[in-house]
Order: sequence, then C-alpha cells, then structure tokens
Amino acid sequence: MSISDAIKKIEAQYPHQSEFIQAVKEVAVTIKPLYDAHPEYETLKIFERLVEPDRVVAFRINWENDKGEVQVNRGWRVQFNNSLGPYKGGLRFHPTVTESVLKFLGFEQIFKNALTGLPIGGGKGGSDFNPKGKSEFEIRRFCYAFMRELYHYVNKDIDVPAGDIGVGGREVSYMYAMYKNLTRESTGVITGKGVGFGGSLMRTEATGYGAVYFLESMLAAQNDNIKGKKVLVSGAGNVSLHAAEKVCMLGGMVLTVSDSQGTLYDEKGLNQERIDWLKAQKAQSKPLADYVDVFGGEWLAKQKPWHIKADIAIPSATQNEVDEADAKLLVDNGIKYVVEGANMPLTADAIDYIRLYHVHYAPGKAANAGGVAVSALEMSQNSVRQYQTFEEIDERLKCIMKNIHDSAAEASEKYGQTDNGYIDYMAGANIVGFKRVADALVAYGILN
Ligand SMILES: NC(=O)C1=CN([C@@H]2O[C@H](COP(=O)(O)OP(=O)(O)OC[C@H]3O[C@@H](n4cnc5c(N)ncnc54)[C@H](OP(=O)(O)O)[C@@H]3O)[C@@H](O)[C@H]2O)C=CC1
Ligand SMILES: O=C(O)CCC(=O)C(=O)O
Repeated sequence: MSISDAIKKIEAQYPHQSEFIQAVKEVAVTIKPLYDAHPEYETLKIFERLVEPDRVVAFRINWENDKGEVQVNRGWRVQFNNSLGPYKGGLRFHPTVTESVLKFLGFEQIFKNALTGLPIGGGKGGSDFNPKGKSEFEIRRFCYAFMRELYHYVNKDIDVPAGDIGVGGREVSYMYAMYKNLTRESTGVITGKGVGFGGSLMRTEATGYGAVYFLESMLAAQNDNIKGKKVLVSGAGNVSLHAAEKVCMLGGMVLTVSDSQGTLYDEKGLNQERIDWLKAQKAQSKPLADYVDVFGGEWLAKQKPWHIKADIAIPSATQNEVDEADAKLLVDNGIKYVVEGANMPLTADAIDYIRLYHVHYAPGKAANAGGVAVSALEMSQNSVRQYQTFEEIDERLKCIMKNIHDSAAEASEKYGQTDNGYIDYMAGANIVGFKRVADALVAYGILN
C-alpha cells in the first residue's frame, strides 16, 4: 500500500483523530524521496505498519477526592513501536487528553527517539485528569491510582514512561513509589525520578536546554549566534522556563513567557532572578500576572506572544498553539528562527507559511529531543546503578543535540531539500528518524 493509500486508510478508520492524522501527514509529505529510493519499504509495508500502534491500552482510574467522593477518569498507554528499544515517552495529565492526542504524541516519539541515536522505541500515555485546582493529597491519590492500573503494562525493559504536561518530578515520584510497592522492584521503570533515588541530574532542564543547543547549531549554520537576539517563548512550564534560562545564560534576551491565561511581556528581558521567581510562582500554581507587580513589564490577558517584534520564537506550551494567522504575525514581526520546544505547536498551515518565507524551522521531534535523550541516560544509569555528574550529562546532551542537527541538515542536503542555504530541518529530521526505524523493521522481516 502506498503512503497516500495508508493515509486514506487511517482517515477512514479514525476520522475523529485529527491530531494523529496531522502528525502522520507531516511525516508522510517529507519522506517520499527516501521511500522511493527504498522499494523494500513498500514491499514490507513499512509505512502502513508504522501508522498503526503495536497496541493502545486503555483503563479506568477510580480515586477519591478530599470529600471522599469517588472520581472516575480514563487512562491510556500507547505502545507505538519498539523496534529500536523499549517503548519510551511521557505521561500527560490534562483534560484535553484523548486517544488521538496520545497517538499523535506516540507517533512523533518514535522518530524523535530514533533521532537521539539511543536504543529507545516510541510510546506515550496519560489521562484526562485535570490537576488544576486539585489538592496535594488529591494529586497523590490520583498518581497512586494511575500507576495501580499502568503497572501491568510497563517494565524497565518493555515500556518506560516519564513526565509531560501536568506530570513533573512530584507526580513521577508518586507513581514510582506505587510501582515499587506493587512489584518490590527498584528499577528504571520510569524516568524523571527525584535525584537521590534513581533520577538523573539535568533531566529537569534537559528539554529546554536541549532546544536552545539545537538553536545554537542552527544559528552557527547561518554564521550567526544567539548573543543579543530577542526571543519569544510561550508557555511557563518545564520546557519554557528552562529554554528561557538557557537563552539568558548564552546572552540572548527573552521577552515573553505565557500560559493558558495570557502572555507576560517584559521588554527589559528576563534574567536568572526573574526566571527563578517564575519557577517558584508556577510551582505554587500562582498567576504569572503577579510578575508585573514585582518586576514591571506588561500582562497581556488572553493574548499569545506572537505579535511582538523579535528574532526567534520558541513555542513551548502545547500542540497547535501557533496557527496560520500567528505564523503571519511571526513573519511580519521579523522572526527568523522558529524552534519547537513543544510537540507539534505549529499547525500544518503555520508550518507551510513560515517555510514559504524561509524562516528557519526546527520541528519538535528534533529540537525537543533533549528531554527523552537524558531520560535514556537515566535508564542506563539505573541499569548500572551509578550516577553521572551534571557536567557529564550536559556534555552528552550538547553532543546529542549537535548530532541531531547535523544529521538532519545532512539528510536535507542529500535528498535535495536544501535550497540556497535554507536547510529543511523538517524533511531532514523526518528522513533520518524514519530511516533508522524502517531499516530495523526491514531487518526484522515482518515481525514488529
Ligand atoms: N517535559 C518534557 O521533558 C517534554 C515536554 N515536551 C512538550 O513540551 C510542551 C510543554 O510541556 P511541559 O513544559 O513539560 O509542560 P508543563 O505542564 O510543565 O507546562 C505546560 C505549559 O504550557 C501551558 N499551556 C498548556 N496548555 C496551554 C494552552 N492550551 N494554551 C496556552 N498555554 C498552555 C501551561 O499553562 P497553564 O499552567 O496555564 O496550563 C504551562 O505553562 C508539551 O507539548 C510537551 O509535550 C516535549 C519534550 C519533552
Ligand atoms: O523523557 C521521556 O521519556 C519522554 C519525553 C517526552 O514525553 C517527549 O519527548 O515528548
């Protein structure tokens, strides 16, 4: 079955899974030259096999709120593809979580994980549980209840979850505690654990820092650097605040962060003191808007950051947060680089628009791969029961991000996608990630 027929098949089979279909199409449009050069992929129906997850496990989660009332949520684990290693990918707790969202994230994760060059397959999971407004005890009860169901399906050599939106170190530690309690194993079954009981140094920072390391390579490829560049960041969570922190450390100027309530704009730029304040504020679920009373700047209620003049945008909140109208604003406001800290933050139309104007564009599966890469380093530290230092991991992360950049740039050139120095990182990353997975599947025959 050709790539286009495989897409028609999933559109007919899963008509309501719009996010999943969007992610599949984005890969499909760019891998054609590679696919055409490898007739064995078609013979073995590699694309048709890759768009169908190995399995999707769905389960009910019963838990009690602080009033003693029984609450019921839905949970899922999408085990998408394990041809390169154990399924690996985060857990998202957010009311917008559906099977479609988790399938898009799991599909992206296959190629992202392949790009890291580390032995990890792709998966994703989560629940429609909304952590907002829940007490500490409710969060803890929910995490225990979630792992009480999930533990049947995960194991250090089979499927290793981690955090994502709504799941940070606190939630991972509660889930790990339940897994240990049920199985009596102390293994690397989940990553992002607390440092001191198996967690890796730098996992918290890795995604945001990694995205900025990727940006540094993009700038270097254009004989430029980050010093003095004005940067728009969206989101104010784990990825956003660490991306902002690294930009500041390297001499760039971060003008914005945002959340679901609006955008914080500080034309003076953030610094370490302000970022530390923001981290503390978000950790206590307090409003971003309070920043203005302490440090000045402007609170733009219910607005996104994309209308502000700058050089670089790092969308790091959630999927489809940048639509075509936002993309026009970015181009009109002089943005030259868009680096996806989040997974699929640009709609398909937004991607087409910025690429048309030759805005340098790094897709999430390449730019935000630093998080899962350090998770994989956590898995190996757990296996040998040793810790590596912050500096050692930072060096590995820099090297992994540079390799992802260079291999994507090389593939863009090799498959004729580089145009007058404009590197097509989207095509390059999809080709490299897809090829690594497809070649493993070819080697296995029809199993997997
Ligand atoms: N954590 C990681 O290591 C990795 C994360 N990612 C991706 O990065 C993105 C952010 O994840 P992470 O930082 O971990 O999540 P967090 O939960 O730490 O932060 C999410 C941030 O995004 C904001 N946000 C969420 N939904 C919306 C929305 N609809 N509109 C505007 N703002 C929104 C949240 O605001 P509010 O608080 O108001 O909800 C919050 O500031 C996701 O796409 C995730 O999949 C990718 C690779 C690894
Ligand atoms: O660290 C991990 O395993 C998962 C990270 C993740 O969910 C992602 O890359 O989107």
